[in-house]
Amino acid sequence: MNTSHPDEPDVTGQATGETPGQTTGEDVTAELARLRDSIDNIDAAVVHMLAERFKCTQQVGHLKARHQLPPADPSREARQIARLRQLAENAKLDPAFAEKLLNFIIAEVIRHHETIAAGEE
Ligand SMILES: C=C(O[C@@H]1C=C(C(=O)O)C=C[C@H]1O)C(=O)O
Repeated sequence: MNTSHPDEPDVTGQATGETPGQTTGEDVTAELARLRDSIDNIDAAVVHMLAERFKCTQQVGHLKARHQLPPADPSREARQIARLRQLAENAKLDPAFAEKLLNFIIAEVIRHHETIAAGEE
């Protein structure tokens, strides 16, 4: 009897007569399509979350410009990186990757803040 989860490929081969680990071409195509659907949904969520984050940071940029505060705040960044690294570890995500990603996003935010401070936006 195939006791695997219905969403998982048949790894026993008992139902199909294949060797363990094998799936039919149709199974692979369906499984790939299912996983890619999930990836597409996650990518859409990431884009929407980033858009919301940038809406907030744009407001911070205008607030800073109005009050002559510097675009970057390295001590805040250090706290965020420490926090994100911990979150990544808990989630079994590479903390170095999480740090690189946050630094990449923050660099773009600082660029926006510099533009706002220069009165160009
Ligand atoms: C958004 C800010 O400005 C900059 C951008 C940050 C970010 O994108 O998280 C954090 C610190 C600042 O260097 C802030 O000061 O909160």
